[in-house]
Amino acid sequence: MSIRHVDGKVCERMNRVWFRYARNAQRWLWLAVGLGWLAGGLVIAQAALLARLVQEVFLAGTPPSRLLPWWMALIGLFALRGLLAAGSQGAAIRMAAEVKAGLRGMVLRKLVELGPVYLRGQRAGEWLHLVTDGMEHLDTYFARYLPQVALSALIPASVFAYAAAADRITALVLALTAPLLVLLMILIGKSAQKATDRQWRTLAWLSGHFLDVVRGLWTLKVFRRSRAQIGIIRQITDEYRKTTMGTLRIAFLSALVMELFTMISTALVAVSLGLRLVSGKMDFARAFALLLLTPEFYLPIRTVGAQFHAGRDGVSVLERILAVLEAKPPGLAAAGQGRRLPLSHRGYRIEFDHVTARYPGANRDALTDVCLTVEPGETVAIVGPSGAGKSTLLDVLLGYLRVRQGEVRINGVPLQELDLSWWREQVSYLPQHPQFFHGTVADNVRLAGGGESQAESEAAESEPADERVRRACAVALADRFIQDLPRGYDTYLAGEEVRLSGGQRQRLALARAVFKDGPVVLFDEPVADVDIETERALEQVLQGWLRGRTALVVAHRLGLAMQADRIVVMDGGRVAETGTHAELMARHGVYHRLFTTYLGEEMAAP
Ligand SMILES: Nc1ncnc2c1ncn2[C@@H]1O[C@H](COP(=O)(O)OP(=O)(O)OP(=O)(O)O)[C@@H](O)[C@H]1O
Repeated sequence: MSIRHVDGKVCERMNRVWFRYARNAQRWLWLAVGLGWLAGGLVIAQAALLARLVQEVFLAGTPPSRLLPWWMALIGLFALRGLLAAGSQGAAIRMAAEVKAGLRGMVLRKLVELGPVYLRGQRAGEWLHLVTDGMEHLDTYFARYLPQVALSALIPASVFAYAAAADRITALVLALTAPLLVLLMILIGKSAQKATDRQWRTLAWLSGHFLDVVRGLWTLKVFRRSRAQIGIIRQITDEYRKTTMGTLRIAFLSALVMELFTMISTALVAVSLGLRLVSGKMDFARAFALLLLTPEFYLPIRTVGAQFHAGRDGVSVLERILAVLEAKPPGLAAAGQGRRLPLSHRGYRIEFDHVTARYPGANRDALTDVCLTVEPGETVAIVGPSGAGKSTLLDVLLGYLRVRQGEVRINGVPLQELDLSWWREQVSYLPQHPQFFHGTVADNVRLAGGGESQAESEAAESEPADERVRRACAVALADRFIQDLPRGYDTYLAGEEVRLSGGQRQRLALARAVFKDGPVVLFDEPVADVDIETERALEQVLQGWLRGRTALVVAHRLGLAMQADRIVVMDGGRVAETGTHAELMARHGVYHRLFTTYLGEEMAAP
């Protein structure tokens, strides 16, 4: 069966996606169609039997009691038809459930594959809507519309075959009117599609905007822009109301037109049969059976028309899902294949060899011709003005962003040849905006796994997990404030139980990276949000912890940079200067300027 003819491109692409992945669901689809067809086929037997019984009772004058077995057969047919229809619906609902579960899994897996660089450019509210409510719109599409597309061809074909055998003129009327009905449906369907797409886009925009407003309410209040947002939300809601009313208008209009058309076609058949019945050219039972079957011929086509409108939301959701599934990841594929290097306590030699990289959709490179080598066990600080490309360097090194030119090598092996999952396991990573997940403080620290690097692995094995969590938190100076939380390490982070400050979140994220205990360390601004006193104390402990690991530490606060083995200064996506603190100060270049500003801030600090 092809569903391509009705939905064009979306279904063509959908065929490729779900027919390939949702094989289980396909079985349920065929069952739903098979049972639905059988139920439809029974209509013919039912009509023929009913017509014969009416003829016997009213025209031949046979007492109804003598026809008892035939009445029983008629009741049996009704019951069987009901059972088959219920079975068909059950199978269709099961198929929709399987498809939704399958697609949800596929979308979530794909989002993981697309990685943080892709997701950063998207609106979180739209994602939320897509994988929750949005997916529910697929029910009507898969459970009702899709099986009905098949039935709208199979049942009319069966009725037509009966009509062709019983009466050619009726068959001719059916053959001429059915394509006109389908044409009418397609014409109305096209304008319905446009209206529903507009409706879906507005709804997705509305939820995305609403989530942004809720998240940013604090900022909006401070800038006295919260009232303006109410106006914008009212405007979008009004737009949504208008598009919804437009879609409903089309749906009502289509129902009316189709009802009218079917009535006229049935009347045509009735007139032709009646004339021949009066002139004695046709027997009553045949004419009556044909008259009973004519509405059944149009019914599945009309139903598919109605389901088409109800399923439009689903098609619009499918378009969004397909856009995600077909998106190209901006980073390298972490397929679990590729080379693994011998484990090393001190980390690995990291080389950026004339690397140029650009974010998807950006019109200029974030990194240009970057050459940089970090030796095993070396700590390199990356400094530079905002937007210089410091975080991009880490994105590239983690394989989240593919390079356009040049190569990144680890111990001489190009990054794209490594098993990326293995490589990421070696890295203790602290992102600029860390996220925490539903669970306790201890769960969130333990999330990093840890114990997979060789460093201290023996000690870790003999140590209880909770002790390791505490130790990591102590290194990140998070232990004290965690103890002060309502339930210490067992405090739940999600929900209302606790709200962490920016500096506390950062130290907790740092504890998670420390817990991981990787031989390679990538820290993006580890001391950005803490007070001067904590910053100094953190610099002290981190200096000790970083020793003997291969580390790239992005730092705006230059205290940490001063203690690094080497400082790399980025500016405009390029490496502007490299050297130790003393060497760079002597140069009077970008670093000198940054340091003078930093010193001024430090002096001004209370
Ligand atoms: N996901 C993205 N999509 C498009 N452009 C991006 C994306 N992330 C960063 N950029 C751009 O790439 C350039 C480098 O950004 P990057 O985040 O690496 O700077 P940075 O030096 O880390 O800045 P900061 O110190 O403010 O964090 C900037 O011009 C930024 O606008």
